[in-house]
Amino acid sequence: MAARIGILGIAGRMGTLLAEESTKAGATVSGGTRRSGEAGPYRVFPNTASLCAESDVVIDFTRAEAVEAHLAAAVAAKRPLVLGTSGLSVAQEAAVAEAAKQIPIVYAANFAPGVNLLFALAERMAAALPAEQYDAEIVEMHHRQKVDAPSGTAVALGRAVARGRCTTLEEAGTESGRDGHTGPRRTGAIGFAALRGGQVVGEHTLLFAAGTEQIALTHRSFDRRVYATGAVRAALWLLGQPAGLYDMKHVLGMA
Ligand SMILES: NC(=O)C1=CN([C@@H]2O[C@H](COP(=O)(O)OP(=O)(O)OC[C@H]3O[C@@H](n4cnc5c(N)ncnc54)[C@H](OP(=O)(O)O)[C@@H]3O)[C@@H](O)[C@H]2O)C=CC1
Ligand SMILES: O=C(O)C1=N[C@H](C(=O)O)C[C@H](O)C1
Repeated sequence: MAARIGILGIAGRMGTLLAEESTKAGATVSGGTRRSGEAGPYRVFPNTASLCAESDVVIDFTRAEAVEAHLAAAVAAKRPLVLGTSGLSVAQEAAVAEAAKQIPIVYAANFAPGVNLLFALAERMAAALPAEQYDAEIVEMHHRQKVDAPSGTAVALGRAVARGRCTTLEEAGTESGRDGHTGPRRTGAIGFAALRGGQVVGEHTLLFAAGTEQIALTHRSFDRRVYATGAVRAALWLLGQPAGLYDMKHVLGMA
């Protein structure tokens, strides 16, 4: 029998594509949740619990404030969860880790394969380039509707740089949204700049800037379907996994 995929926020930008990509992958869309908007031909469930009950795996690309309730429902129903929602607080990320002790979860900042390669490259480059000489700056641009900044992908890139430097983002320190009399840049800090405008799907550039040279790595998504294809792949992969916290590198065999 085809796997039944449930989609939280099925009427959203990602929700719509997740439903299409699930069908293309040979799965059945059990339906989804929505508060407003068109769910297309799909069944709309009144809450997450009833969606989980009729799904083998659930995908969440919604809003950070909804994540804890979605985790609780998935745990209660013992359903694997693919989580793509960005902008989670420290407490919300802790709730993800806690839930993953009971169900398998893929939580990924970005489901595009190229971005996951970028994470690996960022870590290697940061390990090779001394933090005292090479300032790491991350610039991202997204569509005007995006509600969180910096993007989840930018934060994940920052974490990869910190890992390469054998530290954490918190220890390294960040400089975000500089404005006014900021003083000089702190050595070793990781910088973030977020641009918003138009319908840019997603662009991320990681810069290592030194006194006499600069290296830049850029990823551009031309179509957000790339995230939907990756998330559906993760959902099908999760069906065979024990409880645990996974990300896209596990799904892609890059771990
Ligand atoms: N990890 C990745 O690769 C990617 C992650 N994302 C992330 O996915 C999320 C969604 O993005 P996008 O599809 O563009 O956003 P949209 O605003 O288009 O869709 C969000 C969906 O979430 C639902 N929603 C909003 N608030 C709540 C709530 N409190 N409880 C339940 N459902 C809610 C909305 O429902 P309704 O329409 O009924 O209001 C809507 O269907 C964002 O966090 C984004 O950053 C996006 C792309 C890739
Ligand atoms: O909101 C988006 O659109 C995206 N969000 C994710 C993020 O915050 O990194 C992934 C991608 O960049 C698109």
